[in-house]
Amino acid sequence: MTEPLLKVDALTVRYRLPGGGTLTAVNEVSLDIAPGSVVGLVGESGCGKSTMARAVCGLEPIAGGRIEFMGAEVKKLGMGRRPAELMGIQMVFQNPYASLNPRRTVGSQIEDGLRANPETVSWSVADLLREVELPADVGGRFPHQFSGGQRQRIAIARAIASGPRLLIGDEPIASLDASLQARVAVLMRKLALDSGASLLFISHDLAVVRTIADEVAVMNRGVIVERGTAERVWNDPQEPYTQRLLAAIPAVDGLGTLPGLDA
Ligand SMILES: Nc1ncnc2c1ncn2[C@@H]1O[C@H](COP(=O)(O)OP(=O)(O)OP(=O)(O)O)[C@@H](O)[C@H]1O
Repeated sequence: MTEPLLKVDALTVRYRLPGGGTLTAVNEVSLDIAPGSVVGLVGESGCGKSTMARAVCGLEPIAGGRIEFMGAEVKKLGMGRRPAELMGIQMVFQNPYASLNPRRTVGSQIEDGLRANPETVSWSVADLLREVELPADVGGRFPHQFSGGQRQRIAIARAIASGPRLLIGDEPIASLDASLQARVAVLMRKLALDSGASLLFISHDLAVVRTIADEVAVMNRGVIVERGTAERVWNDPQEPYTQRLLAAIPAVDGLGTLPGLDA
């Protein structure tokens, strides 16, 4: 059996509350991600998905359990204060401005990613822009000159440029127009897998997650309540919480009926 790329074992993360006391945001959660796979993490707002992602990047203190990435333990502040990027993890956030510097051209930011890539790659900024379905010659523009959907695709290009082994999307489609959400999610899967990375795709939207994930983990109140192949969780949910999430989803069109990515 292949060793997992990421191994989260009984992870617990707690926050100190301002008025005293603590909140257990992630409670003994275990989750493995295999190399070259896409795992969806779904659950309602506040269930602990982002906390889990931040802990994987070494950005949260770990109250219990263990995280291993590529065989090495991840501790708070990253391994010896190495940022997640150096460990080979890249995150794409809900708000692309969290990943992009509004004062620098998008080309120069993608170039930073290419320079940080530990492998010698033959891709150029133009290649990456093309990969995210943008014109190859827009590298000289600034983030504000793009639509929200285009900015998010630039953030994905920037993340992929640095050659991560694990790409984490923390609600990366939540701020996009509904008609674009599935297309951007599909693109993210394709780029991650084509570049040899695994993808942890975090979303509250089980319908979209199901279209791109091999496996789905369902989280509720800090605990993973159900895990299985995307098809199994979608067609035959075992947990009442998952059944409620599914019942709340309106009928979904096939991906083929969705419009293109020009917005
Ligand atoms: N820095 C913090 N201090 C105290 N509590 C926090 C902190 N960050 C998150 N929380 C709380 O921890 C719980 C889990 O939050 P988290 O952001 O991980 O959930 P989530 O599932 O990602 O939700 P969302 O999609 O809304 O971000 C929530 O109750 C949240 O209010």
